[in-house]
Amino acid sequence: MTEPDDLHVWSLPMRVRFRGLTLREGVLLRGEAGWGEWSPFVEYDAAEAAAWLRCAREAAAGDWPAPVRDRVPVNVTVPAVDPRAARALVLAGGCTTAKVKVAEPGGDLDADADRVAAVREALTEVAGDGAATHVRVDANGAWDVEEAVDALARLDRAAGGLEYAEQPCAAVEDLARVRRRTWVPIAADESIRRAADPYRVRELEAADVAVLKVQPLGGVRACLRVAEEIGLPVVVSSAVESSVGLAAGVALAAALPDLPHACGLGTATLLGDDVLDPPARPVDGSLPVTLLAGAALGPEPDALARTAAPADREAWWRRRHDEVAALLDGRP
Ligand SMILES: O=C(O)CCC(=O)c1ccccc1C(=O)O
Ligand SMILES: [Mg+2]
Repeated sequence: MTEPDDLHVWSLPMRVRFRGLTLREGVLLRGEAGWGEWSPFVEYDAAEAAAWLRCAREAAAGDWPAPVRDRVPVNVTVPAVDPRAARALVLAGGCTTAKVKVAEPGGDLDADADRVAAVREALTEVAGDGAATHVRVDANGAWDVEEAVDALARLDRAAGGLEYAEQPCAAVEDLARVRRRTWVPIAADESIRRAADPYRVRELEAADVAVLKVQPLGGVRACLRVAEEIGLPVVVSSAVESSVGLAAGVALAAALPDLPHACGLGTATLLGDDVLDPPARPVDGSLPVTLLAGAALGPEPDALARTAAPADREAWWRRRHDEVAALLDGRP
């Protein structure tokens, strides 16, 4: 059983609705070397949440590989908002790469195209004369093959060229089909982090880029193995963690031998508050690897108090933690 002081249940408001969420909750665990984050989405079952717990324990044990770079370039994440709000997010972020959510329930392709066009325009302003900007989109598996081929042609035009499209269809076989029918490069996310076999992506040549999220894949070292095996350029992305959780993603991105694309680790900006002060917010489009030290130290007392979840949610997370920990440790 974890001692009460070694576990902090946090609850943070989202500044912008994302993935249908207006509130994000999670747990910080304290171990030998510092703090680690466990924040599986509330609807995930114990088996799926167990991989996320391995990631938190690895962080708390201080078991991370040495960084090979000082900074990690990140994208600004643009939820399914109107063009004006999208523009404001991009201008505030200072990033020259943006990831735009598309194909959300209730949305339509016209609105997606307008958002993508507004994002490119704003990125060009951020970058200044002649500097490169990149627009990527994420459909979270919403399209079938025909819809994806048509939508990507349209969005590619609206963007003035897409860097890549993340998970246009749900099934890995469909990703492979779309990839053969579009010039837009394809990235696999759910086909890796929620798949029984992540290497189907490689076998089917279904993607050009592998999106890796540290919590669902069981930690930094597990991700390094996937990166090596899958044979694709990697983009490390967040699960909208607090800054302690984002640090695990930064640890992976900092340790990868090659990092040709910006990572999806700029999401602290989507939260209304954070457990670390200062939070892991990008400056000039990147996160410094020095933030790993602050994440290991964990929250200050006032941040612990400010971010603490209400009593009923704290009790819920503690029960969930005990259940998942028992599963992971093979206890009844
Ligand atoms: O990659 C990013 O820019 C932010 C992270 C992100 O999009 C995300 C966050 C939580 C859950 C799913 C996803 C996703 O990539 O689909
Ligand atoms: Mg994604």
